[in-house]
Amino acid sequence: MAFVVYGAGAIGGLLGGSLARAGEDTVLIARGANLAAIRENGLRMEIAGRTETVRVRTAEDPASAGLRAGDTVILAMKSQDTPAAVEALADAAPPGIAVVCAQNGVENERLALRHFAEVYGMCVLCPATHLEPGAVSAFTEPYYGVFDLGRYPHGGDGTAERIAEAVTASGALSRVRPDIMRLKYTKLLGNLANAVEAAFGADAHGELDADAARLRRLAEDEGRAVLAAIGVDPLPAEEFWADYAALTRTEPRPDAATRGSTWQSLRRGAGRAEGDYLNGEIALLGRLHGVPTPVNAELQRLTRRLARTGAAPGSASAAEVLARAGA
Ligand SMILES: NC(=O)C1=CN([C@@H]2O[C@H](COP(=O)(O)OP(=O)(O)OC[C@H]3O[C@@H](n4cnc5c(N)ncnc54)[C@H](OP(=O)(O)O)[C@@H]3O)[C@@H](O)[C@H]2O)C=CC1
Ligand SMILES: CC(C)(CO)C(=O)C(=O)O
Repeated sequence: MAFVVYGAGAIGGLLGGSLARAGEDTVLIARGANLAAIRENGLRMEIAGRTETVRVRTAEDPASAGLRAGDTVILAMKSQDTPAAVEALADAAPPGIAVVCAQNGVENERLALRHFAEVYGMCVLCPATHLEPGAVSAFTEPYYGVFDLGRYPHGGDGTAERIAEAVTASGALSRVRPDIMRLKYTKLLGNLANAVEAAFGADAHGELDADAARLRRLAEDEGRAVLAAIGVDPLPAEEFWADYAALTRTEPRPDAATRGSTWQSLRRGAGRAEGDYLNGEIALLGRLHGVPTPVNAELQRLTRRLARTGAAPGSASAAEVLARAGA
């Protein structure tokens, strides 16, 4: 079984580089300046302050990745890029590949399942950055991340066990969790704050100002109301994050101002960000099930606008968003 890691940013770069370093047959699908830098110089990985350069095979799309039946493709692009990526994969892949969604949100698995029978959700607990081509960083020890997975929509199987073993042998921790989507819905509640820290900034300790903290709370409250309406019972937040905190120590980031994945999209001027699949997931489910979600709808709109206009992270006003949401 070969691993094809599709999307070579913070999460895909770390997973692909670490699997290759551990001796797994691995191909990274990358694009643009990132692909050029990895091909020219290798992938620079900094994990908890230690830097190394890993040579890893690359491809510019699924058609040139040499995919074979039995391979595992790990989706590691942001969710807004999944529809196009999965279509390109469907056009190129032989039958019998496994597709793992190493992504936040809960929509990627559905998008993959439309084309592939064997789909796995992966809950990614791995604070990581990718701010320049060819370079990725992670900040935790002894594992560079925790990547539990399970078959979608639920269950475990031998393929999941083999993937978990390989990811664990690469320096992370990965366990098979038959209830993987419960974990991913629980994580989604935390990721509603991605838009908040990206739009309004945080101090050197990651603390939000009072208006931004209120938006974060309101967004999470709406998220909980929506999950109750669809019959999803998230894990208690303290239990979920305490389990993770007990497994890893977080080293300070070299640049203390660096934040989460949506912040990084704005910082890189990526033009698009993941809000439609984080706050936008709550807005969508709220509309389907009659639950008001004005705060998440505003955060979704704001994230789109900031990304589209190339605005700097931290440049929006939380008071204005509270007012627009009527909160
Ligand atoms: N970073 C973090 O700390 C964490 C991230 N996550 C989640 O993990 C997922 C990945 O996030 P992250 O690694 O931060 O994202 P990044 O933006 O760092 O990396 C995604 C990479 O995928 C590339 N990509 C997108 N579409 C394609 C395509 N069709 N072909 C080739 N490459 C493609 C992007 O290229 P380009 O730049 O050209 O668009 C980019 O290099 C997200 O769902 C995120 O929410 C979860 C936990 C922590
Ligand atoms: C939990 C957090 C914020 C870690 O960086 C994350 O999931 C992300 O950046 O998307």
